Amino acid sequence: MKARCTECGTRYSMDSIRYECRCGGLLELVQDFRGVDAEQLKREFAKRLGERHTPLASGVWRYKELIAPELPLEALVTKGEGNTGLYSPPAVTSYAGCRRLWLKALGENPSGSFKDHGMTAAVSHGRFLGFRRFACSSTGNTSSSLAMYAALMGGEAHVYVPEGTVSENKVLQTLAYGAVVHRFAGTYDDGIRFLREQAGELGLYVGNSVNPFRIEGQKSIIYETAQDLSWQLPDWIVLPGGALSNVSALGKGLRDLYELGFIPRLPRVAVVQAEGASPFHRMMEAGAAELVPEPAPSTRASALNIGHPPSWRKAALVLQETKGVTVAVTDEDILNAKAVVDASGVGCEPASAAAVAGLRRLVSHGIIDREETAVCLLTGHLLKDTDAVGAYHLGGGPEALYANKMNRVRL
Ligand SMILES: N[C@@H](CCOP(=O)(O)O)C(=O)O
Repeated sequence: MKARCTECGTRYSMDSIRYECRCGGLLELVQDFRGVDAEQLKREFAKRLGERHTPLASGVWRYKELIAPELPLEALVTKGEGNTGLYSPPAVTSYAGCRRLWLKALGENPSGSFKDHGMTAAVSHGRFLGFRRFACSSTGNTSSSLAMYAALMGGEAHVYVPEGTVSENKVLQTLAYGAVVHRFAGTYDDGIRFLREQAGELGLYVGNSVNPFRIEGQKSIIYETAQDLSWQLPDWIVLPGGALSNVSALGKGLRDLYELGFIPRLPRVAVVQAEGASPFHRMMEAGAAELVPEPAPSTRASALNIGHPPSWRKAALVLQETKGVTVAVTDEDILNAKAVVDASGVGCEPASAAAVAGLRRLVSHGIIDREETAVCLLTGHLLKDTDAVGAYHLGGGPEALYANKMNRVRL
C-alpha cells in the first residue's frame, strides 16, 4: 500500500501506520485502478447486495476492491455497516425548497453514525498490523464507533473526550462498549494535538480521520449513495462540516467514481457549518488561503464543536474540484430543521440537521436552484442526543413547533 502527501506529494510505503507527512500535511492512500473493469465491478457490487452474513454484505466491504484490495477478508472487523436507507420525505423536500431531495440516513449504521464506514477500515487495518490498542479524540460519534469495533476484535479503546460539551448519550454508549474514557478540559482539537504527539510512544493506533485508512472506508458512503441511485447522483451533495473528514472522504470517493466512469460528472458539494464553529466557512467566504482556527468553538450541534478541523486543506480541494460552496447556519436553524427531519420519520442528531438547514438557506438565497436535486447526508441517529430532543420539545426550544403534541392525561 502506498500513500501520498496531499500537500507536497511525497510518497510513502504504508507497511506501518503513518498519519502525516514530514511536512505536516495529511496523507491519502493511492489506489491503482489500472486494469479494473468498471462494468464487471458494477455487476459484482449489484450481486453482493443480496449477500448476508459475509464480510462482503457490508456496505463498506461490498466495495473492497476500491478500498483495501490488499487486506485479507479474515482481517476485517465488520458489523454489516452501511446498507443504510435513502429516503425522500415530501415534508423535508418542501421545507428545503428544491425539486427533489434524498436523505441518506447514516444514523442507521451499527453504532448510530457515519463513522462506522471509516472505522471498520481503520480498525481492520490496525488489527492487520498487529495493534490491539486503539485511540481517538472525539465529540462522541468517533469514540462510540472506535469503542464498538475495538470491542468486536477483543482490543482496547482509549478515547479522549472534552468535558461538558459532548452529548451524554454518546459518552455512555462509548463507556458501555468498554472503552476507557479520558475526559479533559478543552476541545476535540486539543485531543488531536495530544494524539499526534503521543500515540506512537503509547503504542496506540489512532482511529481519527487523520488516518488515511479511515478515509478509505468512509468514501464508501458516496459509493453506496450512488449505487442506491443507480449511479445517477443528483446536482448537489449537502453535508455538515466539523472535522471535515466527511468532506475529504466524499471528495476521494467522487474522484474514484468519476475516474472509473461509474458517474458521468461530479455533483457540486455544499458544506454546512454551525455559526458558532465555522472557521472553514469563514475562510472560504473570505477567499483566504489559510484557515484561522477558532479557539473556543460553540454550537448546540455538539458533533460540530471543532475550531481547527484537521482536514480543511483536503476539504478546500474538494470544493475547488466540484465548484462547491459553504454556508453557516444558526443553532436555531439547525434545531428547527431537525424537528422537521424527525417528524418526517427519518430522524437525526442536531449536527446532521445542519445539512437540511444549510440546503434550505442555499435554496432561499438562490445559490441552489429550486429546480435542482440534492442528497443530504444525515450523519447521526436521533437517539445520539436525547437532551437536544427534550430541550426542543419539552423545554420551550427555539420554536416549539411540536411541543403541543405532548399531552399529560389522567386515565
Ligand atoms: N464529530 C467527530 C469529530 C471527530 O472527527 P474525526 O473525523 O477526526 O473522527 C466525532 O464524533 O468525534
